[in-house]
Amino acid sequence: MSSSGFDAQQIKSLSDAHPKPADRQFQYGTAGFRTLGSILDPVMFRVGIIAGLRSKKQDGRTIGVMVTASHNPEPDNGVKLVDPKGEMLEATWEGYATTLANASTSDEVIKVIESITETAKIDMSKPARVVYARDTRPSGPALISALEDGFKAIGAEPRNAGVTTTPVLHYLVRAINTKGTQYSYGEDTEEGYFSKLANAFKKLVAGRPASAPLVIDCANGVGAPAAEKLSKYLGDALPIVLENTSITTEGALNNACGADFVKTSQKLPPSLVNRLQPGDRACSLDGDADRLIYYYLDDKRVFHMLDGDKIAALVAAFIVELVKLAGLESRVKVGVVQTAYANGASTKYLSERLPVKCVPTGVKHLHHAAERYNVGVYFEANGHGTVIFSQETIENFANHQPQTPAQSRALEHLVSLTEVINQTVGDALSDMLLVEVVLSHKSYSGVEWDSLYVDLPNRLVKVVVSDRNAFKTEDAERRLVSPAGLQGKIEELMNRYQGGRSFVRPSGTEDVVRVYAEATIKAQADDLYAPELAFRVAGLVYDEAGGDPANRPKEFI
Ligand SMILES: CC(=O)N[C@H]1[C@@H](OP(=O)(O)O)O[C@H](CO)[C@@H](O)[C@@H]1O
Ligand SMILES: [Mg+2]
Repeated sequence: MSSSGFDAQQIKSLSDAHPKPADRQFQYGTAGFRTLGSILDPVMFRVGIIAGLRSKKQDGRTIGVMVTASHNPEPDNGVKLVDPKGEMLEATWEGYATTLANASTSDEVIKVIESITETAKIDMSKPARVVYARDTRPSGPALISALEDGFKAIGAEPRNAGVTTTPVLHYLVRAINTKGTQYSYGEDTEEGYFSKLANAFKKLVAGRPASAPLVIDCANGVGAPAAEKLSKYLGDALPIVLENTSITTEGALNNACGADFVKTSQKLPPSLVNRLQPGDRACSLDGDADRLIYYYLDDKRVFHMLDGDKIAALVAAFIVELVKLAGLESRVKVGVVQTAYANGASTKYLSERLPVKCVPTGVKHLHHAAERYNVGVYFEANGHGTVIFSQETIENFANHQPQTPAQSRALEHLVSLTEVINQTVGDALSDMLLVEVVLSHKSYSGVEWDSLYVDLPNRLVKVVVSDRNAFKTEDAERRLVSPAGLQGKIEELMNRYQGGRSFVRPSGTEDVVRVYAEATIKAQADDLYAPELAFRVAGLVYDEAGGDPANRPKEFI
């Protein structure tokens, strides 16, 4: 043992087995570390150490580690840490993780650990506990063993949750840390998770007519086995049909399927084209099952997407209604959190009914803003989101004395909603059950749900630039402050389009700048204005950032 309370020799010899190539730099970004799976080995080892240190700092409470690259292509992989309440890692620790990941040698690794221990005032005599899982990516097993070496190096007690979804891992973290307390979140097993969700769902739809089967596109990822298990717990309460379940077929993961494909291409996965009939309800999960997008075909077989914004609108209105029915509207206020990517029509619809806040991209921003409401509904347009109930609200539900049978029923429903919803993080399967509950209660098909408001046509474009860090934003990323002068030019373009709105920000997960644009539909239902605006702004960004004219994408205007 060194004077700092850890076994430097042990760390050093394990670290030597996971060397970092000198020319690589890693960064803990919006979604943790994420890059090609083949280069992540040293990062995994070091993340194992960080997880142990974080747990020690938290008096031995269990920290989660999820190995996944979500909706990204199959060769990618990634890793992110989950804090004790099942939430994203605290921001200062993202910095520690980045510093340790970039330590050049094993001696440097020791030095960085010493420095973190000192700066964060970590009592190294405390125990460390971690729970970890991975998605179905082929690079997963080797990366997990590097991670386990990290746990061993720092002396953390590991619990392997195997192959499961990101939201299950978040659930497990909170369940483990609240076990045996008054805040118990449920049994700390995957079975505990499925039975909690399924039981609450069954209570919520009891006595209602059985729904037609729901088609689920599992993105050929970990959502497939998870949905299969969930289906067993649900029984007849929700008939489901699973599609894109080939988790062992090379290259199939997220390939022309899944929530991100549907949201960005605004069309059906090709594998569902002959599968889906007009009126069928269908949804897509992403590669780690924390995003959800619904859709349906109308009578003319035209595709209609019901994205995260539509889910937020559906769910928020339903909760407000239940709160009123339960006689709790003076004590329980519902609010919504969105990002700049929310469709303008959704923001208008929601703001006319509820408080709505816009925050920067990334779940942690949404989650924290949602915590300020009694009931906070947050969704990114891409289908990642959830609903969180404050402790005070949960107590209000528990102590409220209903005056009528109708109030009592509404209250029971609210309590069951707190159980069907995974409050730790966006969860495709839990959100899917939530949507199904609302559709059942409202007797809505996709058509009625879709008609809450009409989406403004919109387009998202990626622009490759030499330095995305040159792009800085303000006002929840809705305005560029740098490069100087660019915002004014974007606004000039925007003003040429009726209802035009466009903004530009650097991605936190890819080496690109993203351009979003939307514009009103004109008289002849011409929806070409939004792409036109997006490609004009993309062209502007490309040129201003010094892009090579020879390689300028031809769709840029
Ligand atoms: C436009 C968009 O969908 N951006 C996504 C994407 O972030 P970027 O920072 O835009 O790369 O990945 C994040 C993590 O999954 C997710 O939170 C976010 O919504
Ligand atoms: Mg995901």
